[in-house]
Amino acid sequence: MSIQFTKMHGLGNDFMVLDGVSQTLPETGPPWPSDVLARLADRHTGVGFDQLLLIQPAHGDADFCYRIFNADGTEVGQCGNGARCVARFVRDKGLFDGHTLRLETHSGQMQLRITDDGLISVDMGAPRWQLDQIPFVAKAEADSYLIVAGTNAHEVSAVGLGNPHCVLLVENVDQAPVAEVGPLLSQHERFPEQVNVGFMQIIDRSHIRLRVFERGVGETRACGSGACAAVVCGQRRGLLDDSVSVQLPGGTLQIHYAGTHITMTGPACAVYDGVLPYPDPVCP
Ligand SMILES: N[C@H](CCC[C@H](N)C(=O)O)C(=O)O
Repeated sequence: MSIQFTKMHGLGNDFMVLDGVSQTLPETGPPWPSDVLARLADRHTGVGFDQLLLIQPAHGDADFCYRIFNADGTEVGQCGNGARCVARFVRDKGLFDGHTLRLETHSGQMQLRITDDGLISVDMGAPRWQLDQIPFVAKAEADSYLIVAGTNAHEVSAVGLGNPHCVLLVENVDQAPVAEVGPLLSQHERFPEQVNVGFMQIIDRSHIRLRVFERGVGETRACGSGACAAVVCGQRRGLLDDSVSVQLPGGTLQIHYAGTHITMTGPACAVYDGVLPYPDPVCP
């Protein structure tokens, strides 16, 4: 018995994609215990990835469901770049030939479409501003909040996209204190489930640059839900228009939000197919 996987990425945010639909996965996992997952995610002891995406048969009226595990082994409810890779995967592997793909995750259902130019457009749903929907601890919902982390106070916006995000404005992303401030905010007590931290530089009303320190991973080369979070937070602060190009270290995503659902459009690439040893996916 062996476990087939595909290594994929969306603008350098990389994934190990496991097909639990056309292959029978062993009882012993996936998903594996978080310490095994973390060794598999490690770029020296395992395959190496930011997130593991496990595709399974849908329970409800979706086409598939997919589970998302961060590099530290924690399971989360949303992954925008990952959703695009799942769409590319099921199309390329012949598991789906329809026009609009419905994917179910722990945080709800999303619809995806493969556009004629090979990009993938994802309906990321509506932003959740209510504090308990993020979740975030504050006296009242606001456009921005002051958070003391370390020896500094930071003005952040906070929003839920099925996973928690906070966004702060910086003059220049190249000099943003991602390594210093990212971990402090990501594990701040006012975010009970921790948070993904976006550092946004506004170029003009339809262009931003963004770096993201991801919960359970660290800084990634791109973050799809982070790009969506940055745009809606910028719009809420009156700084951005409906359609915004988000330039991340790994490339550019197009985000559109005009008050109903957020649409994210971008690429998804398969790198190689591989086989995991069985029954232990990594050396014990
Ligand atoms: N890279 C993903 C985000 C993963 C977020 C994950 N780090 C979390 O803990 O929610 C994306 O493209 O949306």
